Amino acid sequence: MSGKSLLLKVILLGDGGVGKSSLMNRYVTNKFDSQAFHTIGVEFLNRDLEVDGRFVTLQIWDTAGQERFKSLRTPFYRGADCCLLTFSVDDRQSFENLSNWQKEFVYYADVKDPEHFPFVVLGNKIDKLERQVSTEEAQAWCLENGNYPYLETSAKDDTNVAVAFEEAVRQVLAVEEQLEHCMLGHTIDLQSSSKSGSSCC
Ligand SMILES: Nc1nc2c(ncn2[C@@H]2O[C@H](COP(=O)(O)OP(=O)(O)OP(=O)(O)O)[C@@H](O)[C@H]2O)c(=O)[nH]1
Ligand SMILES: [Mg+2]
Repeated sequence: MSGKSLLLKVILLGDGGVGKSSLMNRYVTNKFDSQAFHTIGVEFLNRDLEVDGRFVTLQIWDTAGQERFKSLRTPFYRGADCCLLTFSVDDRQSFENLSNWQKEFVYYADVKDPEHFPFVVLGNKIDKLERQVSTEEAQAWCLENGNYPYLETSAKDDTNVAVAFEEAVRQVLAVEEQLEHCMLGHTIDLQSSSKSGSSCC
């Protein structure tokens, strides 16, 4: 367990109206507005939390999903540690657009290794009775596109909202641990190669 607090940037992407701002506001302020306005550009809020003994400051970046705001949101993708791909279970088009959001993120965030980048998929508005996307279908998409974690949320009812952000943190920490492991491996390699007398520089 490390005592240092880690600053993590997570970014919410998805079509206009799927509930990105509502999820962020529910998580940070525990409020829900049934008549929220569309976001213009980006906004962010911080929340401190502890996950598996690690203290983290989560910086949540909420972006405008509407196409006309594309140029306002994309400059903020760089440096994100995790991307929450969000759709609404009562809006099929928002689900079908997930791959476009994923591609847009990879391009503008300049992700070097997309296969190992921590994406988490959120199906929001599960309080609604009429669904257009089933849980199984969403899970299948996640499995096929990178084995991403899938969570069903309701910002309105506060279902799984904290769990979703905690999962984002877990995904980042898992990647970080893998990297630390690799670096440790490199140290061992260098030592063993110097012992064997090889000269590289
Ligand atoms: N029933 C229900 N409505 C929700 C939920 N989350 C958001 N909404 C409503 O859906 C509408 C759009 O929510 P927003 O949070 O503004 O959506 P957004 O993804 O931020 O939209 P953009 O800012 O345009 O990208 C609002 O009227 C919210 O009240 C939910 O979990 N359940
Ligand atoms: Mg919004």
